Amino acid sequence: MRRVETDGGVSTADDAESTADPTETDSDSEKLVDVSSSFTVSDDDEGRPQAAETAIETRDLDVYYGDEQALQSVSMEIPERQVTALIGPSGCGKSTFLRCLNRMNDLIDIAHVDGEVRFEGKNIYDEDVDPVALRRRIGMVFQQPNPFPKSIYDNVAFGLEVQDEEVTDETVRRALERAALLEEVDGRLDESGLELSGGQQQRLCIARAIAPDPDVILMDEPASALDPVATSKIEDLIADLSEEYTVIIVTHNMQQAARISDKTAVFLTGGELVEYDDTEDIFENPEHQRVEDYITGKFG
Ligand SMILES: Nc1ncnc2c1ncn2[C@@H]1O[C@H](COP(=O)(O)OP(=O)(O)OP(=O)(O)O)[C@@H](O)[C@H]1O
Repeated sequence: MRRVETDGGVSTADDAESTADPTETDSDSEKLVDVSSSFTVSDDDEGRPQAAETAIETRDLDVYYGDEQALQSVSMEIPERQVTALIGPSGCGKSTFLRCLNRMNDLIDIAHVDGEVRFEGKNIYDEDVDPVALRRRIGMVFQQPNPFPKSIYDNVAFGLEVQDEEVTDETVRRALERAALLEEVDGRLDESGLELSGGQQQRLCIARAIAPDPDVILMDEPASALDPVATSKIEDLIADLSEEYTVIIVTHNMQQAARISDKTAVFLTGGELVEYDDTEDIFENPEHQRVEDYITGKFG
């Protein structure tokens, strides 16, 4: 059984769009979650795996930028500790949806969200939810690797510091190890993060994001700026991470979605979630003609 701690957390690993402002207090963090909640994934009496618990559920989610509607009544249940891919043509609302899940859209003045995003039995858009505390539990990794101009060690330490968590060599090394980077950088943790390759930089950003041990990691096209070898390493890493974390990933790359995800959500133009199912079913036997057309490259 995995007990969900109320003070676990994550940085968004993005200074420009920082969701983990160190100047904001965490005094409201206990308001964020139902402390009695816990998630269990177990076998039933006959040893069959039970369906995964839901990590995040959206209900009738609408998003507007000014008068423009970017998401239309999106309802979906995202399973815990699996990889869920969000795919669809450019401008269909994938990133908008992802940003709703840890209230990053709050940072966009003209964005307006209706509906609910439920995390641990609570609507994260309720007035008493502290978005900074929320983002400690639901972290984010962005398209462009964005390490700070600091040492490898300090980049990871930052992920802990902004969450008011203790920085120790052990926690930093553990995060680097979980991000499959430690072996490559051991012995030179005092070197600049900017001197790493693109793929290593992205794994450093992932280490920074997971250092405070979040529950959910949101990834917005994390490999799109990387070469095939680096992409493959990130894909392997995502598979490993999903044993411990719920991973939700936006990708333009359908083969990537097919390779790494358990569930796939297909958004089509206008911010409509057209189909959401097991990845195998989406790619091999989609219900909707529009989805089949998209998957087979007839449009998008
Ligand atoms: N900050 C913003 N201000 C105004 N409109 C926005 C903003 N961000 C997104 N939009 C609009 O919302 C719609 C959905 O955009 P979004 O970026 O979520 O789509 P996407 O599927 O992630 O696209 P892409 O694959 O090209 O990144 C688009 O019409 C886009 O122009």
